[in-house]
Amino acid sequence: MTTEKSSRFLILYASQTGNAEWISKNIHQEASERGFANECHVMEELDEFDLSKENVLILVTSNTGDGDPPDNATKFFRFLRKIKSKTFLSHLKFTILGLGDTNYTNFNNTAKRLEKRMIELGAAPFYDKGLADDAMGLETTVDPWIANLWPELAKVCVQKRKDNDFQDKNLIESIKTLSVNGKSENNEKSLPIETPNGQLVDKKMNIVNGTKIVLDLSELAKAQQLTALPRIPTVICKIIKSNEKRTINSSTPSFLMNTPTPIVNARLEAVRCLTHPEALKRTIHLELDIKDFQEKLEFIPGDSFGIIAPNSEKLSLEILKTLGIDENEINQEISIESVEGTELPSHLKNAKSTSIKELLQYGVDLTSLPRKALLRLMAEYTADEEEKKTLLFLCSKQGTTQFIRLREQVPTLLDLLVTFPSCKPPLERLLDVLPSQQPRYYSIVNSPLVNRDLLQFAFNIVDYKTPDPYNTRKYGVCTPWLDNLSGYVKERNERIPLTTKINIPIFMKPNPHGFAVPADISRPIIMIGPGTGVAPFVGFIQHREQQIIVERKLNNIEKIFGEMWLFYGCRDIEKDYLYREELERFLEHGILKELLVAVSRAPNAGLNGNPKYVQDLLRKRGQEIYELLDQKNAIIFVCGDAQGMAKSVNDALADILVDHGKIKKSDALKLLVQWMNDKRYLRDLWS
Ligand SMILES: Cc1cc2nc3c(=O)[nH]c(=O)nc-3n(C[C@H](O)[C@H](O)[C@H](O)COP(=O)(O)O)c2cc1C
Repeated sequence: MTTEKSSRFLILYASQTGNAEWISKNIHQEASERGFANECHVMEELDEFDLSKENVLILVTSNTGDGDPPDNATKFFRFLRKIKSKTFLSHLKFTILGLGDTNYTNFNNTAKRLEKRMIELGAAPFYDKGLADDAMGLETTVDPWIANLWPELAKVCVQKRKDNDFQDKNLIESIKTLSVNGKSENNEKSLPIETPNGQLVDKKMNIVNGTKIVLDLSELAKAQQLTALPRIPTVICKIIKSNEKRTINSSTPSFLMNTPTPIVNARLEAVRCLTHPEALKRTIHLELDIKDFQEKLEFIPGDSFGIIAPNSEKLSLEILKTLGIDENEINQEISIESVEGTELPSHLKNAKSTSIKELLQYGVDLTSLPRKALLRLMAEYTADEEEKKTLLFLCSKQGTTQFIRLREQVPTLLDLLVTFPSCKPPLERLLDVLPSQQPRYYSIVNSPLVNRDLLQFAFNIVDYKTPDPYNTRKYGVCTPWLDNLSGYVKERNERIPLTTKINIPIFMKPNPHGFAVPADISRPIIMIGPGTGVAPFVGFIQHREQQIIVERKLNNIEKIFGEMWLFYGCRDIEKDYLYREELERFLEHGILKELLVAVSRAPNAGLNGNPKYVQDLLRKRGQEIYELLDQKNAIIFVCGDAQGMAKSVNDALADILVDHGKIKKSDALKLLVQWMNDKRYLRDLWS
């Protein structure tokens, strides 16, 4: 009954990199158009809402770290945790949309935890939660979840207009424009990306600096109608020009993403290549001079730091050229404002006194997988009917497979623009949909007990080919930039001091989970870190070595230090064994009790019981690992790839508990979760 319905609802979101923010604001906008009174806030703005006065709540949250809430959810989680009354939210109906990634073991952990807590506090779900997967494309779950939300919402919330009255003009127009029926007036014209047999038919492929996207449009030719198109993104951003020319001479842009700690410009001090020239991946070790910022940049091994890296200048300029933006305009001072009644995306709120070039390099992400909303927006500014149709097809239900194909090719914004050459969206409109540029995080390699003036870190240069049959070369954003700044060193193990003054904008990100050398020195430490995952452990071992030296100086030789075991993995022992000299020295000096190395491309790896990966080594030493865990209260640390390694290591640990602790596998897996909560099994993962 209408009288029992709530007069409005509230949306709360928590977002680390902008997706949940984007989706929430879209729900807010569409709900308003559908006649639902509603407000939308980020969870941390506790002063902006009052749950005791709300009756209907929509929660949207992503994850960071190892299934952790985004930073801007922390206060809200704390708030919910402190509530004692089990009926505190019994007046509230809610639903939840989680944005996660199945590459991580703790898939959508935050949404699951939040749902559990809401129910514990008496709130009742009015619509099943949605758990979207970035690995598959968020839209696959998010779009139908939102489409089905409206009728459920109408049952609990007053809707001032009937849903039938709500007509998505954009959607209807698109269908009209299309009326595809297999025939098109432009049938004669060659499609830029038509690939009937998976081969490119357009010979003019070599467009400078952009790669045409390969697609099969046979489904489009068959389609009668295109359905489930996203709405045309709301007009939000306005570029306000001032006539002043800006000269950008510092490495810190004038506006920046919100960072958890202050940004400083650290000087690039030295570079060292950690891999052989023939290694499959090149790994670089860099050192930053931070002695002028020691107060701001306190750290311990296990912490990481963020680098503010720009998009490639060449890519940014090429995009501006493709959009037809005059070269004289790109360094002019501009500010970004929102059109009346809208709110700027949070990453553009401080974009004042900047320039178009700076905005493209530092403000927006030009290389991450495109959202359907971008394609939908591009379609609106595409003159050529065939290209427009293709863009609409790609974001429709009928184009799902080709949208996945498009994402497999990891297109940049430039690739999209060269694939659809008649598409000329105004830059302002692109700002409405492009995600924010993200800082890149790296684990600190060194212990401050050895050197407080330096910050050392290691990374693989991101340079790869997209899968068959595309085989297009792709580069990362930050690592090629750092590689360029440090002179593309290729010879292994030579520390090269850098004399040119190069500043890198950085900020600290202390590890929030106690991923650090334990205060209790007697606890054994089991470290598992293949590849660059070894980085924080070099710092752990250095730290321990210094602790031992200090204790010896104080003549506390009787102090018992827990054993340190390191499980390391590489492909080829001669080519990519990172920090080999250091690690072998630690072993020789007895700081490391065991240094176990799995060499995955060794001729006998994986044969006759020979280990191939770290998880095989763990199983092989299962009895001893079990004893360390069972009798000596050892702590396990895992660092590296979330996708394959962390899952396999978790499985190996569970098997060890089964084999040596004589418990069931399901109980072993539960015990590992318990250890994670108790912080005796800590992971620092990336995908
Ligand atoms: C560093 C990092 C860690 C992540 N950890 C998890 C995780 O543990 N579980 C999960 O389901 N998703 C995880 N994700 C995936 C995010 O939840 C997903 O990409 C989401 O779309 C991000 O939304 P946002 O932009 O609103 O933060 C992680 C993503 C990143 C970048």
